[in-house]
Amino acid sequence: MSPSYDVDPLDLAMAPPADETQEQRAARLLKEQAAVQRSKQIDAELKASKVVMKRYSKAVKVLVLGQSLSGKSTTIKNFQMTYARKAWIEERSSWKAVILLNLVRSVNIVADILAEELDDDAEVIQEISSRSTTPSVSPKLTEKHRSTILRLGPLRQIEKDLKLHLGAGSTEVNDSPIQRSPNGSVTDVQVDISRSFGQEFSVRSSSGWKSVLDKVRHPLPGKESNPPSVAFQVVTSCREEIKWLWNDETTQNLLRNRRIYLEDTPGFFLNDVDRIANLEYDPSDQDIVRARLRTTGVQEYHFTLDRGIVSVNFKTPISKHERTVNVTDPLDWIMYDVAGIRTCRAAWIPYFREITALLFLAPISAFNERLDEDRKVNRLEDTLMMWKTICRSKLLFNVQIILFMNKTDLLRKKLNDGISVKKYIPEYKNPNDYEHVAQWFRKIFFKMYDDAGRVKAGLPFIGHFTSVIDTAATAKTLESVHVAILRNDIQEAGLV
Ligand SMILES: Nc1nc2c(ncn2[C@@H]2O[C@H](COP(=O)(O)OP(=O)(O)OP(=O)(O)O)[C@@H](O)[C@H]2O)c(=O)[nH]1
Ligand SMILES: [Mg+2]
Repeated sequence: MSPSYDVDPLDLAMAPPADETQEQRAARLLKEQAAVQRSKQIDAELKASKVVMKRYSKAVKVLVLGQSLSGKSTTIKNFQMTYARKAWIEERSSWKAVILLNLVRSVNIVADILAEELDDDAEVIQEISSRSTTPSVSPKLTEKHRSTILRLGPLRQIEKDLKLHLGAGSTEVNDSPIQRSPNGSVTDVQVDISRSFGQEFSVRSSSGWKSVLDKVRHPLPGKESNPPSVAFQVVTSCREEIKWLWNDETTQNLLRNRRIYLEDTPGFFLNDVDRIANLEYDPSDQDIVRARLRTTGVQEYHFTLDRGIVSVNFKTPISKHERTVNVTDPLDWIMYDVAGIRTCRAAWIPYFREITALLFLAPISAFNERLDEDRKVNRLEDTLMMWKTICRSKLLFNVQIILFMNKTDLLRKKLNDGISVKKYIPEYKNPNDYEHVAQWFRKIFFKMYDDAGRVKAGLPFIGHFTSVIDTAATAKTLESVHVAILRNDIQEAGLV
């Protein structure tokens, strides 16, 4: 029989079987309905993804704020390490110069303290001999200390050269080794949670780690010596002296007596001398997040993400239940890293209008510390006042704010060392352990956020406890931040 051209072969193929029963028909119709529904859903997802992609022809912009030393640059380093691994690896070895400077600075601090002590001893001996009694050898420091300090003398020039080479960010506002003490005696300014936000601003020129690392990677032509490589040679040749001085019991006792806790200061590498002063040395991820380079001005970091698709959970009108949508991640992220010291905060404001999200770093371990730039101000109080202002800012009302309650490792350490929170925050009445203290801080931050009307306005509070030198844990936190930023932005734009 010849084929009939009046019948579409596709219709024939799709037609139900001629002997279909009532039950089979009902089941088939149900199946077809579900398929149509699913197909509509896929179309909607595709449409949303397309609009999202179009919208994200612009980059996602994240402003990272917080006081100096709060961990802003360290958070951005973690972001780059996790999402833009290629660029991170390319830059890695350039961090060596910063790490060397951090190390040399610590050695010089120790040497200065010992030299001062030796001078004091010499004065005592001189006084004793002028009284014509038999001069005695210093009870604490020996000839070995003196000769070791002498041999470490060239490191002073190395510190100067590296600072000159690396620029303004290589020095702290107040370059004092006395950062904190376990009993809080040098840091006893109390927190007044009710005080208002001081407004003292000025703008500085910008220089972030990228520009500093560029300088290291591409030194100016015509320069005979390259400070980082000279520094590396000198540090390597002094390795045994540095180790001896740092591990010496008398040195340790002296530092403890003076309540100098170098181990807790940013950029501490004295326990890693063997590894660093070694020809094979290549900075590890951990070393880089621990390295300290102060940000001056505002620095933009452009990251081209290594991957493109992110799964985001939404509650959407299409499906009543929460479901996952794969959206094409914007490949370009811009993160703004700012100088946290008070005099530089005016420079933040122009960025408030441009951003997708704001990441606020609150170092909650700093409850017993003072600002370097203003020794009268408690660091936690400064952070809280800044947080309050940011939550209330009208300019930021459409911006998602994410809080990192950072330096939890140092908070734990201080509480374990017996430092009392109540001494600095009289309102605090709970037990002096990590869980209670951390939750109490969270409540304070939440209250300020809520009082600003943000929760009522449908902007949920997002707060994470972090220690951003822990790269594995921070990668997980950043993953959820990353998704939260995308979700909020897509929802706000009404795209799903
Ligand atoms: N122990 C510990 N150290 C941290 C943590 N976060 C940051 N740091 C260290 O603190 C120092 C300062 O961190 P940065 O990220 O440079 O601080 P910042 O907020 O960028 O400071 P400015 O550039 O001065 O505004 C660095 O040496 C970091 O390694 C943390 O959670 N725990
Ligand atoms: Mg910084």
